[in-house]
Amino acid sequence: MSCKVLEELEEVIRRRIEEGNPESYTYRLYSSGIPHIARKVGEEAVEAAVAAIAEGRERLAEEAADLLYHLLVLLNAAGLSLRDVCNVLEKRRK
Ligand SMILES: N=c1c2ncn([C@@H]3O[C@H](COP(=O)(O)OP(=O)(O)OP(=O)(O)O)[C@@H](O)[C@H]3O)c2ncn1[C@@H]1O[C@H](COP(=O)(O)O)[C@@H](O)[C@H]1O
Repeated sequence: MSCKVLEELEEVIRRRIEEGNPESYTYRLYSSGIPHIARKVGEEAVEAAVAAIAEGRERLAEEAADLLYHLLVLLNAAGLSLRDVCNVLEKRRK
């Protein structure tokens, strides 16, 4: 499985965190710590679920993009990468 834009986004996130620029939303989110980032991931997941039920496919795609972005920041903060997640998915593949 590969998704080039996700890999590129992961790299941008990694760079923003390394640069430590407080104007970057990514850096500010990262700096807020895992509990806060995890709460944002939960909120974005709920927003995606609501969109799926009541707001249509376009909104769902947008909310899913928000969720994936926040999940990538959470993975980075936890010392994990998209590669680690892909490894799990590959092992599960039947
Ligand atoms: N993909 C995203 C992305 N998706 C969502 N968001 C931000 O996530 C936030 C979510 O909005 P909310 O209303 O839930 O939260 P908020 O009130 O703005 O923020 P909180 O104080 O609640 O955290 C918005 O500010 C969005 O701009 C993103 N911010 C950045 N990116 C990517 O990350 C890259 C680096 O961004 P910067 O760190 O801003 O340079 C960008 O080039 C983009 O590609």
